[in-house]
Amino acid sequence: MTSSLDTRPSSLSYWAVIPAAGIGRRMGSEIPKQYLELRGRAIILHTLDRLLAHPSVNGVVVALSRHDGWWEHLEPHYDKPVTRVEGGIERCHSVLNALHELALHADDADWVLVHDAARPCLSHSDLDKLIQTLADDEVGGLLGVPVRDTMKRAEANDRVVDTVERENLWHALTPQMFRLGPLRHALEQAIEAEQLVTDEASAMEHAGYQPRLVEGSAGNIKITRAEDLVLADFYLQQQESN
Ligand SMILES: Nc1ccn([C@@H]2O[C@H](COP(=O)(O)OP(=O)(O)OP(=O)(O)O)[C@@H](O)[C@H]2O)c(=O)n1
Ligand SMILES: C[C@](O)(CO)[C@H](O)COP(=O)(O)O
Repeated sequence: MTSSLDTRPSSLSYWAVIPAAGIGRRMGSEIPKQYLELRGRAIILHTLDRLLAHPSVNGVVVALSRHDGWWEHLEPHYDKPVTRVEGGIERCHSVLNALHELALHADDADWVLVHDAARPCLSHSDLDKLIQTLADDEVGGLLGVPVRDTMKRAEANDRVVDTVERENLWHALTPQMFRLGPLRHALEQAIEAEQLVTDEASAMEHAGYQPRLVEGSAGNIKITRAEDLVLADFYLQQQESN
């Protein structure tokens, strides 16, 4: 099905990690959302296409559910190594499992780009901007989009309790790009502290780092609910026609 990551790179490399072990509960579809098709191709393959198309990315580790019965029917063909690992209960566990696999073959100083399988609309320009901007950064960082709307915090009864200052408030996207060693240790520490972080930057922040935000396109949406499919199809169509 896939080759393993059997080559230790001679120079610093970039590896992709794709957390794809979710069940897509909020999507409410009969199959996990990463296997729904957009423009005739499974969402997860659109995502892999984008990461593996970048010349700096050496290979990818995909974290899949133990119960995943769809991957083997995709038979993706790439000229770069695609390795499968078992995902975990939460996204952070899936990512950490992928990092442990990567650590068998890559250097601690190598860059890792963690990108949601559910974000197929990542543009090449955004991925390249992230890689170029952070290539010499001491910490790493993530794609993000500054908040445009006024933000409210509510109580459980949906009553507003606060208006959140939106100055310097960003939406965190993916890829999130950090060096393998520090990210693996930060995630291990976060999980050990029962901080089940929802993104890699949170783990790095808990470890005392300040990740850098790199502005990306708002079109890099995470397909979460059914209505997101129409928007994602539009963005993919726009990319095809460019
Ligand atoms: N235990 C988990 C949970 C999520 N993910 C992945 O993390 C990404 C972002 O998570 P989300 O959008 O929340 O996906 P799901 O968890 O599948 O969605 P839901 O919360 O609606 O079930 C997705 O590509 C998902 O497959 C994962 O690898 N392992
Ligand atoms: C990583 C992420 O996509 C950044 O916005 C987000 O945190 C994933 O959260 P989810 O609850 O797993 O969708």
